[in-house]
Amino acid sequence: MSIAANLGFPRIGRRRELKAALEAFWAGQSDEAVLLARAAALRGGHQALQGACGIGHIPSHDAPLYDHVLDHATMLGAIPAGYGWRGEGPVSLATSFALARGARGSEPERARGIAADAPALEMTKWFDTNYHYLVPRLDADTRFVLTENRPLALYAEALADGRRTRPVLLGPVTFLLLSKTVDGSQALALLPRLLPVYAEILRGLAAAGCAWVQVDEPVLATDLPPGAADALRLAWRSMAGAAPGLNLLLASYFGPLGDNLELALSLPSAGLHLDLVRGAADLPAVLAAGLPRDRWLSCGVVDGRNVWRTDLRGAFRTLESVAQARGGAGRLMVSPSCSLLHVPVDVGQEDGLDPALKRSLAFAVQKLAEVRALTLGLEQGEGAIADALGASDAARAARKSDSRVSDPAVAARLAAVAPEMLQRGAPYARRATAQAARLALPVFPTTSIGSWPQTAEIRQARAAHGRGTLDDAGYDAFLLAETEAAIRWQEEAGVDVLVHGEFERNDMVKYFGEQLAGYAFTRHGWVQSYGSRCVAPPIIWGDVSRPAPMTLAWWQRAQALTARPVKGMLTGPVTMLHWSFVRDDLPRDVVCRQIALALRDEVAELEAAGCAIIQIDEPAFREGLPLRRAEQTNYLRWAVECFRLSASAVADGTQIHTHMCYAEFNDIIGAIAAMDADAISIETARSRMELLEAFESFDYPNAIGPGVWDIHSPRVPDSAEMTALLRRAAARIPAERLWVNPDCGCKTRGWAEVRPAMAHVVAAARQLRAELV
Ligand SMILES: CN1c2c(nc(N)[nH]c2=O)NC[C@@H]1CNc1ccc(C(=O)N[C@@H](CCC(=O)N[C@@H](CCC(=O)N[C@@H](CCC(=O)O)C(=O)O)C(=O)O)C(=O)O)cc1
Ligand SMILES: N[C@@H](CCS)C(=O)O
Ligand SMILES: [Zn+2]
Repeated sequence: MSIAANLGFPRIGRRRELKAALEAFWAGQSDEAVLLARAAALRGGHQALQGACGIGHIPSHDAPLYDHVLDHATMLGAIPAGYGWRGEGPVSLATSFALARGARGSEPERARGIAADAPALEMTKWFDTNYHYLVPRLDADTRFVLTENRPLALYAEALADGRRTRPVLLGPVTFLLLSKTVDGSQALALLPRLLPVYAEILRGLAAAGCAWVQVDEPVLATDLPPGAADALRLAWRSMAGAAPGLNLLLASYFGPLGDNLELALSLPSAGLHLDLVRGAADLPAVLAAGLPRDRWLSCGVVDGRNVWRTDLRGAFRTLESVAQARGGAGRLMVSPSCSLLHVPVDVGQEDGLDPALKRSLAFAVQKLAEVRALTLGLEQGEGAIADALGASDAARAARKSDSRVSDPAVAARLAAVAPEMLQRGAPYARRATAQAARLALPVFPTTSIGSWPQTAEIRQARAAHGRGTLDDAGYDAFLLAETEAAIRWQEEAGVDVLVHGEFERNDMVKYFGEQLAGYAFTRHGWVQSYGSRCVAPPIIWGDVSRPAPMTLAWWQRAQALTARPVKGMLTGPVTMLHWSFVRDDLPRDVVCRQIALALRDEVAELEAAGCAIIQIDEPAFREGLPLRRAEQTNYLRWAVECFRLSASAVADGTQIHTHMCYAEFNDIIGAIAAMDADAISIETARSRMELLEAFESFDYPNAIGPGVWDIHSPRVPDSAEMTALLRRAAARIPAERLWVNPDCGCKTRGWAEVRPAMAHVVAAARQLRAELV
């Protein structure tokens, strides 16, 4: 028998229902009971939908309110002091949301004993995706306790609805490796304390009649740190022994198991899930190793990370080869390569897409239909799915022959890229002299990262413009008024290098995608980024070029309002690539070079218009780093080249900035230096400048703006706190190469926070200037 299975469904809802429910609750417009009921209805609906798609193994415990890693931390009692949890029993929503978002000092929080200044847990990228998880905070004394068997409760909830689901658990070793210890102790050393809690969860599920549990250990797709292999052996022996009747599916994804394959095969699981899209290289070895017939093999042949329709015939051939090697289709599961969290819900609701493109796409619902068709083919033979295979072939052929996909002019430009196009005219020191003469900035110059608050008013105006109820002139006048007010306010606040505020942008990637040829965008293609925040990645489906200037007019209008320099503001090629759904018929580096050439033209035009400082944001530069060290050098080489291709057309006296947030810099500091931006602003406030260590020990040669204000929190630090951070920075980096700025853009903050915080940023810079003389 073969089974159609899913590893996880998008949680946010086809119309972002979960976002609406959460934000209404946080705004005090609904209560806990309403929030929980809306979330339950949504996950029930999603499970019913998966059932209707023909999925046999439907996941449960895959739809957290905020984040699945946070849910595991609270379920396992890994909750730091100060968040109002008393050491036993279920964890309140107030505690969970304080961990997720930081305490607000609200009445319900005070009533539960949550400290008014309890900060949010650190947030970081989930492997190489644009999804952010909350980092559990542990120390050598952490004791785990099962606060509530939530997988069991959710299994029972679905059962009451007539569905037998497959609960999903984050594996104990991956959980520990994703956590952070605050005392420098080894998280893996906590495993013996953690395993009894996992055993309790599994026993509870077995007693309830649950047949399968999916245990995710995606660390198996990475270079394992010392001790991890032994930890995995210990953990899986313990889990398999805890509830012998329960089938555990070991799931890894996002890349091949590679040198961890033997280890994965040796772990005692009833089944093994393989990502056969990114990890197709594993397949021959798995088949040669002869996974015992009594174990299930879950074949992740449908891409859970991209939106293209599956080459159904190719996937079917792969499945047939697996079935043949195993002597039949028995004990095979067909599934997406990973959770569908990373794709939108349903392409069916996209009414604005080009019809030919739409036929080439598959979002979550369509992907599950593909899984179902492939399973049917395995069960009943190719003839049973002839129509589906034919439709897939036709869609592929149509995409291949679509004359709009290839642009010979783009190919010709790319072929003509010469090494000198990747090189600034003079080395940094000479450029710095020319720029100092041109800009005449004070020491410790102040600036911001680009965006000012995207208020409800701005989003509403944009929505009204989209609906046609606000005409072009009205929308334009509104944006200009916002920009002018922001310029006046920055002048009054005493900021040295101004930004126009990015009011006209819906998103830093989508905004550019909408203006570039080769890109398409969706109406409802939302993907969760963190908590209730979503992004709608544009889709790169053809060769990319720039039909017209993209940012020039807004920069010109802003600069015309002030004598101070206004930064040009662009999203860099590497980030444009990573935060888009990328075509799968060209290598990613080629697509990135196309984007870089388009941006190069924009940079040149900004410069020609008199722009003296151009910022090219690359917050996703680190995120794109391959999970395996062996592949990183090649990625960093072309990523650096693409940035330089976009940035190098300017004269020595024009200053190029870049910006990165959410980054661990240690392993990419050489590449950051090779990007050769004149200045880089980075997120350092949360780590209290610890992240500067990489720049100091590398002797980073160019200028740096270490963030002095953590814009991810509503808390406004006073200027003394920022001054203290700046002093720490000045102890590491020479004063003449330091800028003063927040951690990142302020689009998610309100003006009530931004105005005082920026005043404190300016005051801190002035204090440091005074201390210098
Ligand atoms: C810097 N970050 C970004 C990442 N990825 C990106 N692609 N972009 C980023 O900026 N990854 C890492 C981080 C993640 N951080 C964030 C921060 C904030 C958000 C966020 O606020 N997202 C918004 C949606 C943003 C957007 O596209 N807005 C559009 C559409 C607004 C909208 O929802 N309109 C409604 C109608 C509204 C009305 O009628 O009033 C609709 O279309 O239905 C816009 O402004 O026009 C969010 O809402 O979650 C994301 C990642
Ligand atoms: N310029 C962008 C960068 C965000 S990473 C902003 O300020 O929002
Ligand atoms: Zn940023």
